[in-house]
Amino acid sequence: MSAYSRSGSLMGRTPPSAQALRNRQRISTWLFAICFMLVGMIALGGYTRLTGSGLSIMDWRPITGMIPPLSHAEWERQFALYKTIPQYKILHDGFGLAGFQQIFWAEWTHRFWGRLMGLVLLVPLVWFSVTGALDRRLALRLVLFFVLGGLQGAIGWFMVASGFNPDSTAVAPVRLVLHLCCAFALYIAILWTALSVRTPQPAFIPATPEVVRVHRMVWAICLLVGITVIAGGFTAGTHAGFAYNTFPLMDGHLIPAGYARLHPFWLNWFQNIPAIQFDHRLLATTTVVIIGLTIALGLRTPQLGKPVQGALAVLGWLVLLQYALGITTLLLVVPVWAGTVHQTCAAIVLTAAIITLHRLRGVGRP
Ligand code: HEM
Repeated sequence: MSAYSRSGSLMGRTPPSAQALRNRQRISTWLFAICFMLVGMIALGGYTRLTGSGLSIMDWRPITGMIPPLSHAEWERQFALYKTIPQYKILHDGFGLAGFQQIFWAEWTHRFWGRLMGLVLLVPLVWFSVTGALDRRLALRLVLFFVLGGLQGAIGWFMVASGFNPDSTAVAPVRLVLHLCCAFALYIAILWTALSVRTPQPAFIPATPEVVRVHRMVWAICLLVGITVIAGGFTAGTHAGFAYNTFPLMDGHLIPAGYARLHPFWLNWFQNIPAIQFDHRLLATTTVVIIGLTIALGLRTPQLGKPVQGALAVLGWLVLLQYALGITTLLLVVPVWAGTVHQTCAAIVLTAAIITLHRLRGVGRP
């Protein structure tokens, strides 16, 4: 019996067999484990970026790159390669082999974790398919996730390669944002699939005007969190967190002077540090306010049921924590620990928003 099908006893009206229930449990647990690993990957990515380690491995060998240098000669070869790029001369000149090894291990662990995730996806996928626990549709979807995971590795390399350009000490912000967005998009897709395998039948929620309004607001929250994450990517990518380290004012103004310095105007959102940082603050504040309003409405709407109200409450606490972490990161001028935790917590806030949305699938669906 397959664990995830639109027809048949699992998703239909007849009760699923005990074996089908067991399969559903095993498959969703496996997919949740991958989600957990993905959050770990986002944290490792943040640490790698914030410690300036991302450019330390200068070749792209998807399979053999799993083996780190095993001899002194190989370490020297890798270090000699690194010495040729501008980042070494501008940021790390003279930090020696021990310093190089430190940044190398951060980047190596990030890449190794990605490969490990590929295996954790592929091996059970083959096993569950061969034993008939997975139906074709779900198997194909998971194969697609595997391919997209590989593509994310290639995008990572595309991002890293931009850091080798003359005079550059970091990767191109647009490529960093692309890498971050793809990681979050893949994460959302796997999380949604895991949740749907675990609870294929949404609980019915009557479509009263209040319920419909909350549903729309939760959609808006997911979108807003996503856009705030993108703005966070530009804040990180342009090192905007190292300027204007005060809150709520920026250099004594609510809206920083020089917000619209560049022409055409839209260029400011991607290249102008005061505008980038201000936009991130504004989007984060809007997100908090909308979540607050949704909670206020949601708690007065008993038809939503306890699971949705509970998810909304958790989302509220998490976004407050994330907001506080953002301010801490800014006021302390981006220490590695704060930047890493802030980036990781963004994934956790998004998780809570997606879980809330998933629990609302039954609106108007008896
Ligand atoms: C809903 C709330 C928020 C979300 C979802 C969010 C999300 C993010 C994300 C995902 C990043 C990192 C992107 C990357 O590494 O590529 C980031 C960076 C940053 N955020 Fe936020 N943020 C929020 C609130 C805030 C607030 C309120 C502040 C401060 C006022 C803030 C300040 C920063 C700073 C300074 C960085 C750059 C840190 C670095 O260079 O690593 N954030 N944000």
